[in-house]
Amino acid sequence: MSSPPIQWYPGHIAKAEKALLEQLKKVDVVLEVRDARIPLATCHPQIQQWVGNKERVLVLNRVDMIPPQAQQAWLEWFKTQGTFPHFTNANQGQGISVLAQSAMAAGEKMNQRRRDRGMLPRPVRAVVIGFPNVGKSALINRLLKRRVVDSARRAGVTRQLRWIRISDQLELLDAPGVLPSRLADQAAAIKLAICDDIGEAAYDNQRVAAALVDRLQHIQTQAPEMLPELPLQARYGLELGKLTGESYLAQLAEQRYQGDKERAANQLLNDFRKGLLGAIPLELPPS
Ligand SMILES: Nc1nc2c(ncn2[C@@H]2O[C@H](COP(=O)(O)OP(=O)(O)OP(=O)(O)O)[C@@H](O)[C@H]2O)c(=O)[nH]1
Repeated sequence: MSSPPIQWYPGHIAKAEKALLEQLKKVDVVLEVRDARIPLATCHPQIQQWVGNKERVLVLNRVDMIPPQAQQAWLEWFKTQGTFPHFTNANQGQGISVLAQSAMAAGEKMNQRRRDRGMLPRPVRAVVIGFPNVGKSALINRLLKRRVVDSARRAGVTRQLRWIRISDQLELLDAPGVLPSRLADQAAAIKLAICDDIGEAAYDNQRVAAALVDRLQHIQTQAPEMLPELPLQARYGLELGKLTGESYLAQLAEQRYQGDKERAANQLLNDFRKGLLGAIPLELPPS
């Protein structure tokens, strides 16, 4: 039997979980950031348990990387689940002021509870959490309207935790919390790998690139209106047709890279991750 597509380096997960729980202990409000291309795969199965009864504000970032009709479909689906998702583009700043207001309102709720218990109100403390690379640092910088966190900085650099004031009622931890890997779910892990939201993990690029093409094939069949027209034709001159991911990759390698499937895989993944194939959702709301 072949090995599972995604494997993690031992030790990292326990460390990430410990660091996250330390941060969560210090806050009242949690801004949970997911990748709008994969809102389900970027949900950690233990999040509910970790957040407990703190206020949670849901953010679907990278909204520029999905089409408006997918955004609408997710908005409606999340509402049926009793959650209001905030759609943001942390690069350009869209959706940030509404998000800041929601975070403050969540803080206000928390202070109301304090007053009800006869306690004095105090600035409410919040943290931004999410999987690697979903845009947490970019979002913090936007919320604070200045650059306090290095976007795409090197992971693993430990620093003193600092609180930064967003308003009289709300303070934000300047370092985001990183969710540990989703171990048990390989299907989710492959989507995280496709989107590069997986942090340090070992995987086979060709398998992950083939899985990307298989996802496109699946969405093309289920909901073609959610994809750009002929998403691969425009860039590679080779359309998806009815090809499986594996055979698409082999043909692309043959046509453009002298049969080098690794190069074809890297090209596909890089193009997708940079948005060069267009706005493409890899998940759609369950029906
Ligand atoms: N297109 C697009 N790119 C974004 C968006 N938000 C962040 N990015 C880019 O995505 C990359 C990762 O963003 P970061 O803010 O470093 O993500 P992070 O979650 O803090 O990443 P880690 O430090 O790895 O945990 C950067 O190159 C950002 O410029 C967005 O809304 N749209």
